Amino acid sequence: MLVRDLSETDLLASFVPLLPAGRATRLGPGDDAAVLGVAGDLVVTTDVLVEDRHFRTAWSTGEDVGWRAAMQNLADVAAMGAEPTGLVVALAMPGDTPAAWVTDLARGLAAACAPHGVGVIGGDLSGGPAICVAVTAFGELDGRPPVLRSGARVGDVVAVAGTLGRSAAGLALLTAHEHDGVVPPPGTDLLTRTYRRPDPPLTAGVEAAHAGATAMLDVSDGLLRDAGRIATASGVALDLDVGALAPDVELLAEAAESLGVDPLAWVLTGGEDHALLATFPPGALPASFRPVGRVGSGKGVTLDGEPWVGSFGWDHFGY
Ligand SMILES: Nc1ncnc2c1ncn2[C@@H]1O[C@H](COP(=O)(O)OP(=O)(O)OP(=O)(O)O)[C@@H](O)[C@H]1O
Ligand SMILES: Cc1ncc(C[n+]2csc(CCOP(=O)(O)O)c2C)c(N)n1
Ligand SMILES: [Mg+2]
Ligand SMILES: [Mg+2]
Ligand SMILES: [Mg+2]
Repeated sequence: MLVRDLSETDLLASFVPLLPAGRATRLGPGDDAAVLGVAGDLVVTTDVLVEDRHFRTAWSTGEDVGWRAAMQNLADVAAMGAEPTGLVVALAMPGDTPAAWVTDLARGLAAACAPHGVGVIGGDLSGGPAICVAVTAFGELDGRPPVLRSGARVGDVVAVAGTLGRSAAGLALLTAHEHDGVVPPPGTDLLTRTYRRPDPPLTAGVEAAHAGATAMLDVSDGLLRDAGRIATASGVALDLDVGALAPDVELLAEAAESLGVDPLAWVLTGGEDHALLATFPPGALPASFRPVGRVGSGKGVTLDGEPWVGSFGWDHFGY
């Protein structure tokens, strides 16, 4: 059965009952808008996933895409030091999309959101030339100030919660398999799984806020590029310690060898694991974070004091 064999109403009837209610939901899907209970300041973010740009249906199930669409947005909420409460999902797709792909998408959204008490409270459906999943997520700060990109101070420690480079490695393995028949080495399922279903450390965002993080973001475009965003916003320089990234690099070594590439490049420039990158005053690191560098005066990002020559990470349009 394809979506063009169903009416919008039929499709919604198959999709909506699969969505989680959420702890802050006052009114879920079914009316012109949803209602979310909000006690204080509301955190809002949106990110879109586009077929063949962010995922391929040959590599990712509807459930994978639903999971990832939710997680990349929940990670942005967490990166503000907030707790996610709800999201809305706008879905456009061609008529020949299998109806089961859409219900799988709902299952993936639910799997990502339900454990965090996050409701999927509404959305929109449209036909379109490719599958496009746009999520808007909401979160609450519970009286805390948001953790911005602009608060890093000279002398702070740069720290990471979560994984780096695994999604990029997984994508490279899937691409090499599809185009060149390269068989992924055993044990690399973890990497393709991170590409399909990133698992960002969502609760570490609030932990970082409580611990006094001075700046934070989620690494979506690559460690160097996103560290550069903190550096620019804060008017400081970030120096990363390559030795501290060795465990991340080591985990990718076998996959990198099978493809003849440098695993450090995945760690430095691969986004989409949605690790949290934050800065803390010395001694303030919570247990979920590990130190990877220092904040200094100046601008830009260096590695052991040296500039990185090579790609800086993902950009949709340019360099
Ligand atoms: N179309 C837009 N209109 C208004 N603001 C935008 C638009 N696109 C991006 N922004 C804003 O620009 C800032 C950076 O956006 P960006 O999407 O790079 O952040 P991100 O979601 O953390 O990264 P990523 O998209 O790689 O996950 C955000 O504050 C975002 O709201
Ligand atoms: C099929 C396929 N090709 C390439 C990529 C790589 N990719 C796409 S967007 C992005 C950065 C974050 O984007 P955004 O800023 O839109 O969240 C990256 C690393 C992928 N995931 N899937
Ligand atoms: Mg974005
Ligand atoms: Mg972000
Ligand atoms: Mg994002």
